[in-house]
Amino acid sequence: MATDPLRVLVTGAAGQIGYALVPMIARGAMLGPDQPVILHMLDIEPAAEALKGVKMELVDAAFPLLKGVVATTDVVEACKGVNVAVMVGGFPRKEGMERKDVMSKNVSIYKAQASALEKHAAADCKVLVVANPANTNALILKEFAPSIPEKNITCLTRLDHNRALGQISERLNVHVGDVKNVIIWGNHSSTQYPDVNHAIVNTSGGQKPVRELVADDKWLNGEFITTVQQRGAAIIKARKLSSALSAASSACDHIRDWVLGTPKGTWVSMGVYSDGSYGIQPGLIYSFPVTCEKGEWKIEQGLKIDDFSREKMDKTAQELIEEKSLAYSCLS
Ligand SMILES: NC(=O)c1ccc[n+]([C@@H]2O[C@H](COP(=O)([O-])OP(=O)(O)OC[C@H]3O[C@@H](n4cnc5c(N)ncnc54)[C@H](O)[C@@H]3O)[C@@H](O)[C@H]2O)c1
Ligand SMILES: O=C(O)C[C@H](O)C(=O)O
Repeated sequence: MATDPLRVLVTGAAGQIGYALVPMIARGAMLGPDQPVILHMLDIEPAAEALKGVKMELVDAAFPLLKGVVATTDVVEACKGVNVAVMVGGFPRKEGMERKDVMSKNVSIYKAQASALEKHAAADCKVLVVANPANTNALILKEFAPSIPEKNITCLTRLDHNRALGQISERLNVHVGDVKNVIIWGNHSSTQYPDVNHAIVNTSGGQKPVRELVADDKWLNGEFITTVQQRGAAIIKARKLSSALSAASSACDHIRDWVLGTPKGTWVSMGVYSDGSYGIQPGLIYSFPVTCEKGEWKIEQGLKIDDFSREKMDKTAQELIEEKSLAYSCLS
């Protein structure tokens, strides 16, 4: 039986993440190889010609799963009936800028787009916010779209999760697919806490803890953490542009696992609305370890938290509390 297409919105689709992301979605990397899609691409008027060009390329690529393309600068048309919304549109951080500098530019965009999504998207639309400050933009979107269930609004920390897997795999010279269960706690910013205390590696002798295999706590508690925290800035320094292909690929990972489920015994990191788990103040969008099943995420419970982790988890929560109040001051 033919599967009905799902409608996927990408905002900021003429930008660099958008350009990397839309072909991935059209190839099935986000919703699976058997799921047809209709792409809704939104950008702003100055990018309308570029957006038209992206649509032309999508047509030229003749993707078998792509059943239609809506390319528009009209937010209402863009949001109509969408099942998945990937919010990439916004003002990116440039070299030397702190993420807080882009706050005021982006929170007002997210307030406006929240209303359009609430009114016009499918009732069960799953929302992923990528644009920075990702956690706080997602929180603003949640606050200004009160009828969208809070469990449907998330932000991207999967890129940080994947970066942590990548660093461990390079250090141990093992394939990245054999490393799992790192955790990114908190904000998608330089205060995030990449935690390997529960991470494991598949070896020929069975599963082994990352800490045991690395056998260098100084590196794990120092350079590893700062490398992951600063990776976004390092990419900006090298490319003079923020990460795009890895952000696009991680956005696909985030939605795919959310919709199709995480493998048994594996969790991933997602920025989700805090319910107070692990002592994190409710009312923040905070990155937690989650497992997904039947289209729902669930925070992995019961992980032991040592003093070192506690301090770092609280520090990044504190930054989110400050961002939240700064965001509200930008809106007033
Ligand atoms: N969460 C993450 O892991 C992560 C990783 C990388 C980048 N980012 C963030 O993603 C965002 C996009 O990055 P990029 O490199 O693609 O930037 P970009 O500047 O290349 O693209 C952004 C696009 O958004 C468009 N845009 C601006 N305002 C808009 C609006 N109101 N509605 C719709 N579109 C709008 C712009 O015209 C542009 O085409 C940035 O905020 C960046 O900091 C997040
Ligand atoms: O840090 C940034 O602004 C870029 C992006 O969020 C990233 O992590 O690559």
